Amino acid sequence: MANNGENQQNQAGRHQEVGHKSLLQSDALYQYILETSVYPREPESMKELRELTAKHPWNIMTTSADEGQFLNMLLKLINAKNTMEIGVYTGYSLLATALALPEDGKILAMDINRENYELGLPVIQKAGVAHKIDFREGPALPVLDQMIQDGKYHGSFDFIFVDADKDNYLNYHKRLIELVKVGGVIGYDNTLWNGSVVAPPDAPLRKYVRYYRDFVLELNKALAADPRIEICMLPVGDGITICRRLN
Ligand SMILES: C[S@@+](CC[C@H](N)C(=O)[O-])C[C@H]1O[C@@H](n2cnc3c(N)ncnc32)[C@H](O)[C@@H]1O
Repeated sequence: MANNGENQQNQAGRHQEVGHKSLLQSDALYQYILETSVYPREPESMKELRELTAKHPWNIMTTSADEGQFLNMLLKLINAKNTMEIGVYTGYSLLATALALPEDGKILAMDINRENYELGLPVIQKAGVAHKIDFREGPALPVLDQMIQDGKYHGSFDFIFVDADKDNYLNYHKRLIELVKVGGVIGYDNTLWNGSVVAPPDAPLRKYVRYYRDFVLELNKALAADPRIEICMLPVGDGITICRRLN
């Protein structure tokens, strides 16, 4: 029987062999989920944006279709109206959010790269939901600091999705916990980080995976120990931790 270290190495290695970024360890099972429940119900605009994004050189960054479906469902379940997204890229999760919100719903969307957002924007406009989006180009942290300083945004967000620079997630959390309302939800994406959270220290990881791994591990520990939130870590996409503010 393999020892624990070998088991972990096997798991990390096996993950690298499958052809998708979901943490499910079977291509066939993941394909089954997509074909049975996700693609048949995916709105036409999201399909168009997904296909457009697939041609972009950084397409690995996009939110997966099953995670998009999950976000859309979650937002409807909690009746979200005022939301925030950090990390837009071409806008797949943004569109999933915009479609879920009521006509007067709002998304404050931030990304350091406007060009990628503008690639997807025509699809979002065609879907008739662009009026819900307030896009800000630039790093998110100073915007959050400004909002906290202003004072009027405290406890005002129903939902916040964080899918950006993993080395800043704890900095985001310190601020977002004040900006999300009591009972509101923050979703941190990539919290299982390519499965690398269980890889042994000498596992052959890609450079960026290795670099961000320690930040993700630290975040996961901090979220689990934070008495201000309830948490639920889901193996959807690359792992998403849902945090509900308690007080
Ligand atoms: C994984 S992608 C986001 C994917 C997106 N949610 C989607 O559905 O396609 C991460 C994004 O975070 C952005 N980003 C990186 N650092 C950032 C920062 N400091 N502030 C805001 N956005 C940032 C990147 O430009 C990139 O577009």
